[in-house]
Amino acid sequence: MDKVFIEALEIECVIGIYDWERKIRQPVVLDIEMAFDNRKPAATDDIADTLDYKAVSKRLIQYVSESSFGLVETLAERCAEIITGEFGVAHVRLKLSKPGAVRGSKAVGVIIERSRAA
Ligand SMILES: Nc1nc2c(c(=O)[nH]1)N=C([C@H](O)[C@@H](O)CO)CN2
Repeated sequence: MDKVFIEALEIECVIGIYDWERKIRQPVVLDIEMAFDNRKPAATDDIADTLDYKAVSKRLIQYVSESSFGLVETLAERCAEIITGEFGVAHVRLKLSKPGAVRGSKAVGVIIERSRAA
């Protein structure tokens, strides 16, 4: 299956389980792969036939920047729900990284794969 992807989308939000984390904003980074049949937009050359990565990015920037979850798991799940539920994506792979959260690591986080509810 073809994919539409969004790589290294960095968004600041409140995220974390510790008291000090509730008082600051930290970056999270999203890497997203969305299943989509790209043959139609390739044939029509029409943005209306695409899975518009700019529209998906704008929606996630709005949602994540206003969010304040404790766990990266929760935020990743909500983002996947937006992608499948609001954009009709049949299958999404989403990596949510929290850079700098663990000293000595480049980033930590989660990778999830979700399919649209039938
Ligand atoms: N699996 C997870 N482990 C941890 C999380 C998390 O969201 N998921 N969060 C933290 C802290 O908030 C940490 O990022 C602060 O440095 C610890 N472990």
